[in-house]
Amino acid sequence: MAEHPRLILRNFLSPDTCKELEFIHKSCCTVGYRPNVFSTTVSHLIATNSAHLIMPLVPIRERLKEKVEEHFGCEYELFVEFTGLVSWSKGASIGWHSDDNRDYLKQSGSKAVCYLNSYEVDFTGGLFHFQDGEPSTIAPMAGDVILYTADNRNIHSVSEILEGERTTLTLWFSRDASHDEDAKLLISLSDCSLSSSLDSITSCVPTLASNNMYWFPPEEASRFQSGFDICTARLHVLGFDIFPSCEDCYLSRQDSCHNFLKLLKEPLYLACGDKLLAWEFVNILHALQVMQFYRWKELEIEETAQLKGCCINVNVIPLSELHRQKIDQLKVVLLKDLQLAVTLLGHTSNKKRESFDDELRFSALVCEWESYTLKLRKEMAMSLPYWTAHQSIFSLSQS
Ligand SMILES: O=C(O)CCC(=O)C(=O)O
Ligand SMILES: [Fe+2]
Repeated sequence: MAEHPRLILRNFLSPDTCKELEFIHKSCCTVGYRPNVFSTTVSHLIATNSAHLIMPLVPIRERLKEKVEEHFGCEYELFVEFTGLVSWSKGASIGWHSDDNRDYLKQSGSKAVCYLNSYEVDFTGGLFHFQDGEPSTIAPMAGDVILYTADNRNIHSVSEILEGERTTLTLWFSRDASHDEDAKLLISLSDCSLSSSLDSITSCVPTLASNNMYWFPPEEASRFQSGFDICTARLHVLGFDIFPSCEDCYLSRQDSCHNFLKLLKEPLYLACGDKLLAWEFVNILHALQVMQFYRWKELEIEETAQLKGCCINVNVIPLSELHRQKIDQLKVVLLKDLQLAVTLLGHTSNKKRESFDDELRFSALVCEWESYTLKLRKEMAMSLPYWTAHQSIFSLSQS
């Protein structure tokens, strides 16, 4: 082990936790740090009014840090330097490298990679290889974790993703207190007004980042000649298209893409198949988060819909010709390269919804999403004073 300090933990995360983290990533991700990579950093969650979504990560970070300290014999010495959800799509890969050779993470001492989905189920390719020592190859399986030191005793590579989207939760640990991400995160957290209107769901709706981090590929984010908007694309592969809610938002084809992108910050409706859900979302991230939540909780929501009555009123109406035209027009602009979007984000394990015409099911979905969100928001508001006092982000229930 001294020669190649590393550890593999099987089933460290439960299948449901993996699904929850995938839900967070697929609702919030932006373009990532390498080609065909998408990422959701904790600071991005805080910056987009989704700070409460870090709550599910908190106990995992803690358990992982303990494991790394225990295994590498450095109890109470490590700080979390970076926490992020990352997915690699078709074409992404990385050759032999150690994780300490990056300018932006010089101090990184060790790393944990938690796999949130599985090789040959959700993606093909994407095998992890260590250059020396055992095990030499790891096929990612949902729930498994690899821990390794970031130095040249653990030179590794990831083979090219051939199909699908390979998703991980990645943590970097450092011995250097000045690289502790908690201190920085707590500053951003203190800036957001969490405690106000704890019961109001509108205060928990995500907001879009001000600069466009949602256009893929990032090189095209100022010109929009090719590529796609990630949020529109993720909704599309789930079977939903967007329809702007304000009548004046009818833009002509000559309008610039910037105008279309502004629309994503405005209220909108979703269409599925030949139906329009007559329920207004606050913006595209709100719509995406609710629909990704549905993917995660689909079975439970089916049951709840039958048991409980509605808490909101929603009509599902047939799409008119005018609706259809507006939807198609937006699609032409926001999904310039539809095929690329489907290839990168729409693996067959993400089955596309053909219709959504059950009003009861939709209202059950909105209720469940709201209560999940408010629960996390309350937990967060309760934890924050303790975090601030200790200058550390930790799980109250475990301590
Ligand atoms: O996702 C993995 O398995 C490891 C990725 C990696 O090596 C890196 O991002 O440096
Ligand atoms: Fe690496």
